[in-house]
Amino acid sequence: MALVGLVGWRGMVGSVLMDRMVAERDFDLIEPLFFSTSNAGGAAPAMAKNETRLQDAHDIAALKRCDIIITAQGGDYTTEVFPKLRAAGWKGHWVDAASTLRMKDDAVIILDPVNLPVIENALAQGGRNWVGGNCTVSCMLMGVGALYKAGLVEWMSSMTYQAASGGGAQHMRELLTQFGTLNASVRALLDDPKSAILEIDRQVIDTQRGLSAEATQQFGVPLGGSLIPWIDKDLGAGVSREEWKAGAETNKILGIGEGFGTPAIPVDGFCVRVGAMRCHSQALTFKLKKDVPLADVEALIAQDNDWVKLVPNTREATIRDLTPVAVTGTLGIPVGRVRKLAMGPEYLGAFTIGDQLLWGAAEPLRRMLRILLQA
Ligand SMILES: NC(=O)C1=CN([C@@H]2O[C@H](COP(=O)(O)OP(=O)(O)OC[C@H]3O[C@@H](n4cnc5c(N)ncnc54)[C@H](OP(=O)(O)O)[C@@H]3O)[C@@H](O)[C@H]2O)C=CC1
Ligand SMILES: N[C@@H](CC(=O)OP(=O)(O)O)C(=O)O
Repeated sequence: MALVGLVGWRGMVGSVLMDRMVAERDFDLIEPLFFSTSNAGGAAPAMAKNETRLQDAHDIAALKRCDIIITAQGGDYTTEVFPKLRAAGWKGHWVDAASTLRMKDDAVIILDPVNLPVIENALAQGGRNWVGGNCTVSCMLMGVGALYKAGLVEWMSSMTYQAASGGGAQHMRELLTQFGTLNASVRALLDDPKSAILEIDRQVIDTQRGLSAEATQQFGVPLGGSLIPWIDKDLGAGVSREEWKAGAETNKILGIGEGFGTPAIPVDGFCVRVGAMRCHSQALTFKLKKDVPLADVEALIAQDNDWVKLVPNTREATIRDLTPVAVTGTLGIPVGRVRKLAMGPEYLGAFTIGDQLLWGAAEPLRRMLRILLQA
């Protein structure tokens, strides 16, 4: 049985990964070795078999024992440990949720329902570094990857509505705390049906603007009742790192563009943080290479994989099935609002949502483990 090292298993992404591995009985197929950066020697979780103590996640010798290492510990950990481990001669498979290694030439961005051929090709050539994609990009491609696979996309613009969870657990807490503070500040007025809504609004904005540094520590500014149209670092030239990932990672996942000897498909837009909990939503505009009938586009999308769900472009279906509340905790990727846009018959609009902790983070890693176990 393959010895599989698990690092970051108790974090938010790691916990979702563990739940999925239990649900899919992945532990039946492996000997797990649990690591910790904070509690080496402590008790491993219940999924442990023979190795019941937590290993030190910085102990290169312990890591070297593993055939496969899956990490959701974060980018700093990868930056520190991965080069040391490879330098020590470790030849195992490294499966990582962090962005650190994603754009390296010897790393594949894994999203097998979309790019299994790219993964298999890299495996055949001795590839050993496998990195989950950016959550927004992975969820988008799970929904509309069919249009790319069919060679129909001239360019795409994505306008995102990204959940607090993308920042981490503390960001989710901060959002909810802010909602509570806002509600509390106007509770008496809300309880009075005769109170003036503009007075409530005035008090809410006063509260938002008066939030302390502590109450906005994670996002830097209020998110509850607001939004933040910038995610991740400033790359200069007016582009955020999250926006850059959309183009760079979409092309790399599909195996096109720089490094693959084919022209890249332009993908660009704005990434916006909103007050959702853990689902990323995206409004997409495509320029197709030709006028494809809407029914054909819908059929392509609906048949692409087992998780995509075409939502009829009606008000009733949209507000029922195409929301973060409907999608959270599921592997379903609804794609709706599919329609031709006023700019011309090659212009297509769509809206898609994904649970960014599942397809956006944990699930591609879990599925890569299965691929490696079968290889
Ligand atoms: N959040 C997201 O949406 C996404 C995250 N990722 C990647 O995954 C990485 C991990 O993200 P995320 O899971 O959100 O990070 P977390 O902060 O939830 O967990 C990271 C580590 O923090 C340590 N930790 C310290 N205190 C606690 C606690 N109270 N509960 C749980 N863990 C604790 C754990 O390490 P230990 O057990 O060793 O102490 C844990 O593995 C990110 O850095 C990123 O690279 C990728 C895609 C999406
Ligand atoms: N940046 C994403 C979350 C994330 O972890 O992305 P990446 O894996 O590309 O760093 C967000 O904030 O929603």
